[in-house]
Amino acid sequence: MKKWLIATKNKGKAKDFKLLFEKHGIEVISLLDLEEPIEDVEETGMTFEENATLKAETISKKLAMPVLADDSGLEIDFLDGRPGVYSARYAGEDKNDHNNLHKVLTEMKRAPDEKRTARFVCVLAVARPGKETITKRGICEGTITREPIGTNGFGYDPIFQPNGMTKTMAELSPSEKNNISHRGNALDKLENWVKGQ
Ligand SMILES: O=P(O)(O)OP(=O)(O)OP(=O)(O)OC[C@H]1O[C@@H](n2cnc3c(O)ncnc32)[C@H](O)[C@@H]1O
Ligand SMILES: [Mg+2]
Repeated sequence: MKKWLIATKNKGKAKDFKLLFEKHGIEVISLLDLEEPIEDVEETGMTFEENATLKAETISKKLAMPVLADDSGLEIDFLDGRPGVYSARYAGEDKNDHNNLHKVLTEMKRAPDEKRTARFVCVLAVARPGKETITKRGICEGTITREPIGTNGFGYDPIFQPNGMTKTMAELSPSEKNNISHRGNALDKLENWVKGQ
């Protein structure tokens, strides 16, 4: 079976990718599966594209192999697009999902129902030694709930209700999430490239 390295240390993302790549007959490993620990890549970019490229190219150069990276986050209109590229560390450097989503809920307390629109964004970058890096962006539109609901998924899933659904992302099964998610959507746009692998 073909194997792809995903330059992430996020267990939730790694799980999403495992399932997403299964149907292409590709096995996925993440930085968490490597024997030699790899230093975190500093995410100094101002955009998801910059950060995804930074992660993919740094790890690809280090290991001299093709690498896919994911930079993603939640953009909330009422908060002028925050937490955006700062989604992982919104409530502090320890990247705590629970604290992050509660910070968002507190900031959204005064937001009326019609002003709770938001979107998940995912940018995938494929870096290969000696070749130009490819990036693709996927989005999933929805609204922010008033309390966390559901236990599946990770990050902000319990407070995000995708448009056209009565459930939060954390109430969906892993494959239901992948069918509509920003990550699934970004990977669809890479499909032709994936098929050529
Ligand atoms: O950089 P890597 O190692 O991949 O892991 P990370 O968690 O730091 O990942 P990002 O820098 O891309 O930050 C993305 C954050 O956005 C949130 N997020 C991204 N995709 C999500 C999803 O599918 N469901 C819920 N939250 C998500 C979640 O809090 C992530 O920590
Ligand atoms: Mg990160």
